[in-house]
Amino acid sequence: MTTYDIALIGFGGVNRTLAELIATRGGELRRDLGFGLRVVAITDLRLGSLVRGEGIDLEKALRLVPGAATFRDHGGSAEADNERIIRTCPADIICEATFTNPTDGEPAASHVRWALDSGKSVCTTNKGPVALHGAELKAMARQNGLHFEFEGAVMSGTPVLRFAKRLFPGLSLHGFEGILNGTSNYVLGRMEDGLSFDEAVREAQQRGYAEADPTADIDGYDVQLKVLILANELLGANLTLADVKREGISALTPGDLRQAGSEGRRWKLVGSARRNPDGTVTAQVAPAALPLDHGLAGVSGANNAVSFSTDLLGAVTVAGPGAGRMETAYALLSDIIAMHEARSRETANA
Ligand SMILES: NC(=O)C1=CN([C@@H]2O[C@H](COP(=O)(O)OP(=O)(O)OC[C@H]3O[C@@H](n4cnc5c(N)ncnc54)[C@H](O)[C@@H]3O)[C@@H](O)[C@H]2O)C=CC1
Ligand SMILES: N[C@@H](CC=O)C(=O)O
Repeated sequence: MTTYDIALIGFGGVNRTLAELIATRGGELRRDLGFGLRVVAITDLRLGSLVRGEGIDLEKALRLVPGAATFRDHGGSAEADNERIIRTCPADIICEATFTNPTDGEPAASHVRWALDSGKSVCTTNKGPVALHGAELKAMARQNGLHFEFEGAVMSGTPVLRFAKRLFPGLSLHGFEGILNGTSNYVLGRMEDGLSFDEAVREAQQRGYAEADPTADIDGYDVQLKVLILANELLGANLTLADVKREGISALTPGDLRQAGSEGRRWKLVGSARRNPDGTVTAQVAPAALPLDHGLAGVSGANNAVSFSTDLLGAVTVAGPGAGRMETAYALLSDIIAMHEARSRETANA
């Protein structure tokens, strides 16, 4: 049976949860999926790095508390040393889950380049490399006969990208609108319940929904990246960050939410894009007070939903979890499953 050796770049909420899944459910995964997973390298800014060709003891690695210990105490190094480890470790697949940088996608984009340049496929939940360097990185993967998968970059574990790519051939897609950030949706809901803005953000952080800097969620930068990914991947647009107008929810007050409620409306942060008659694509992120019978008004908590406007089916809506450690770790697993399936097809056709 095939075993994929993987390297975890960034050992925070998402990659730790993937490691937990492998440690606790590796046997079941092997039986159900027809392949095994072995973690051979981990790097993290706060923990340093560890490489073990025979497989890392994940239970031991998961016990390390950032700030209190590093991998140096366990035969590794206190430095992340990403380039050397990504290039030289014996992994087949790199799982990139470091901080999303909404401005230039670095250093994660370099992590992906180093992996693809050294013969390793990549799965990532990091929106920066996909939104800001997606075309380059996909071409690099293709040229090198490798995979670059990123289902978790939009709607975490809800497989919106694969769903849409399978559904839309044969249809014309006019555009989409959606709730694409779990944190801001959670915060708006909790403010409606009476929490202060700060309390609601703190809860979202504790639940593992928020970015390292939650202003990325609140001010719409995170949705801007996701709109860019959906527009470029599904509408065939060639948009850059500057093409997606952005406004977040930080100006909304509890009074605004109450006022909307009394008018039968609910504030949501909506990301959207539409194809214009001349073929260009217009995209934006902005708060909107939606009437309660609007399809997106009932999306609650950290859930997300995106409604695609199509010619033959009308509106097609995909809804599900939009954030969370387990939900996003599952997205990485789904990427590895997709790579395995592609590899199995290639072998069968050879
Ligand atoms: N948590 C969620 O619900 C979702 C997260 N994502 C994305 O997945 C990625 C990971 O998310 P989380 O695990 O929740 O974040 P996190 O903040 O819990 O973990 C990130 C980890 O990466 C490490 N790190 C940062 N820069 C690094 C570098 N240059 N080299 C090595 N390690 C580095 C940090 O020390 C931290 O341990 C982020 O890009 C996030 O935007 C995507 C979808 C959902
Ligand atoms: N911080 C993001 C996580 C997923 O991308 C969110 O809240 O949606």
